Amino acid sequence: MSVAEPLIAAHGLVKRFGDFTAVAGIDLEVRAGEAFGFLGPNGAGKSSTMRMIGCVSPPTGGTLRVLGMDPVRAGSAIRARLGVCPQQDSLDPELTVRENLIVYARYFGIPRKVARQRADELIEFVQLTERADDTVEPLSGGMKRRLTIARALVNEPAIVLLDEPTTGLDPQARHLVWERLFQLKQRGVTLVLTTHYMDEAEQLCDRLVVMDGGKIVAEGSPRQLIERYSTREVVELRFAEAALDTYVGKLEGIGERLELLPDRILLYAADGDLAVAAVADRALRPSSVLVRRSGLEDVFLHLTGRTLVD
Ligand SMILES: Nc1ncnc2c1ncn2[C@@H]1O[C@H](COP(=O)(O)OP(=O)(O)OP(=O)(O)O)[C@@H](O)[C@H]1O
Repeated sequence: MSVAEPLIAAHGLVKRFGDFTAVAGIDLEVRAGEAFGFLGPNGAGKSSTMRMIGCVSPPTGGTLRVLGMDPVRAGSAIRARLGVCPQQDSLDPELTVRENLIVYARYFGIPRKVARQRADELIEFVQLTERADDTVEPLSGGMKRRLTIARALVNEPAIVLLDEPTTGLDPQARHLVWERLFQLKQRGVTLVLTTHYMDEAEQLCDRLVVMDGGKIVAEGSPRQLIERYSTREVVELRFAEAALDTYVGKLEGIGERLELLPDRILLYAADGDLAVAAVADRALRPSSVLVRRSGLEDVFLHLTGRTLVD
């Protein structure tokens, strides 16, 4: 594999389950040292793509190269160099934190002495030193997720695949996971993750693809996507007096674009305060007004007409 070759390259990649197409011909490249994200709602095809990259689900069509190899022919050679953090935790609840790592390391044929040392380093890295000799069962969801991340690092992988690394965690636990992933990124580890959280994608990903219905609908850095598909600011308006849709016509021409959601209207404008002044000039009286910066949620809404998280 040459230095310039991407670590992961997919062209026209397809995954079908019977008549159902979960991944409908996607192209992507992930380069060494990148944190690359798949952002999309449930059912978008993110996990199906990750499973193909992880060599546990063969592609139905197109081409896929991982670390310069073909996942169908060289699955075990690729898997030896991948770290996988699956959506559902698959830790052994009866073993201790340390034992989980050592047993996993042994699958990779790592000598016991090296495995022990690496386990201790990784336990420290994910801040579980105090729980190293406790069984996994009673650990919190966030601790289990951090241990799963540690486990994914046991074989010193070239790429770490993380399927929804913080789904189901409370905000504090999510931040701890983000912190550790950010550190990995700084160490130059290539991260590939799926998420349906925009804040996660914005925090962690250098580059991402937005997926919907098995297709990639946009690709770029979070900043590029926001610049390309949204305005700098957004005004969120709520009205108490009449049905929201009656305001749509009255707001016409303010800002660049408008989205009608069930509970609010979003006005897209370069300058939110100017848009708010224009709303006031038309004698409209919103019950609440919020001016904020555009985010990936706005990108997704623009591209698909839907919100990412219902
Ligand atoms: N083994 C399977 N057999 C049949 N259909 C499947 C199978 N695996 C996934 N699908 C379907 O493929 C579609 C894409 O699923 P996938 O899990 O890839 O989506 P996702 O974007 O990862 O969503 P989630 O966040 O729910 O994991 C879904 O409609 C799902 O029901």
